[in-house]
Amino acid sequence: MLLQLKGVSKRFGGLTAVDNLDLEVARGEIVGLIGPNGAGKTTVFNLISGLLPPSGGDILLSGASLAGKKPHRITALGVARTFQNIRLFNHLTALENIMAGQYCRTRTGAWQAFFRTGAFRKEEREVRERAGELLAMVGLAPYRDIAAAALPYGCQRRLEIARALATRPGIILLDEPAVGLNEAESESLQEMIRRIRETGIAVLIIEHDMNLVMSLCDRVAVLNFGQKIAEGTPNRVRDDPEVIRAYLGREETGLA
Ligand SMILES: Nc1ncnc2c1ncn2[C@@H]1O[C@H](COP(=O)(O)OP(=O)(O)OP(=O)(O)O)[C@@H](O)[C@H]1O
Repeated sequence: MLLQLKGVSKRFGGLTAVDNLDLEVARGEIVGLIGPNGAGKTTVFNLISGLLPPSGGDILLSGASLAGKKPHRITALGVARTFQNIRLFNHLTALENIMAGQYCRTRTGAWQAFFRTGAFRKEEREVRERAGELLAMVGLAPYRDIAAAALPYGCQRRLEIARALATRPGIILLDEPAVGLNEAESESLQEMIRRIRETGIAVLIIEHDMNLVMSLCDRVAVLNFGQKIAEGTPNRVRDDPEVIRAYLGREETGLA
């Protein structure tokens, strides 16, 4: 198994945001993590990517525990992520943003860069080439030299994913990638995520757009108040009475 969460919990003071969660993602699988607002989904991402330490349980990547590892180390081990609110280097071009994503994989150090050694120049060429390939993969080749801040919103979302892919992950965590996209943009995002999976990368995706979840995910896990209340194929989960209750119950109380 590529990613395993075993009895993972996260408490913030008296609040249990994630409660004894078991979750697995296999290589090349697309898994949806859904649930009402405040269910604990983003906290799960923060735990996997090392931004928060779990209060209990363990997270394993290819069988090895990630406990106590810093976020940059977890990225280097093969876990990439995007954020709900886009976090790009605004003044860098699209290409440069992706190049920046690759630095956790480069071999030459700061001194070699300073003296512009042959090894450094060769590596920089490779980084640039690979960044160009990733830009093409997410359909942004025409925007190569445009500053990130000047890109249309939908393109910024794609660029963020491309930058995450630049770290050469085994798994990518996407936090609401379709937020703010129109229908056509959301369609092409789905195609892009399928292409990512075809390269063997696993995808764990938080998404409120149920059409996207239904058509894209192999499997869906549903969180409610930090607990996993259902898991299975999209169709099975959609028809699960407890899932329906979780969503509708919150709607009635104005929490959804
Ligand atoms: N750093 C923190 N300190 C204290 N409480 C937090 C922290 N992060 C999250 N929480 C709380 O934990 C709970 C779960 O939040 P989380 O953001 O993980 O939910 P979510 O399912 O991602 O929601 P949404 O769909 O709105 O993004 C919420 O009650 C939230 O207020």
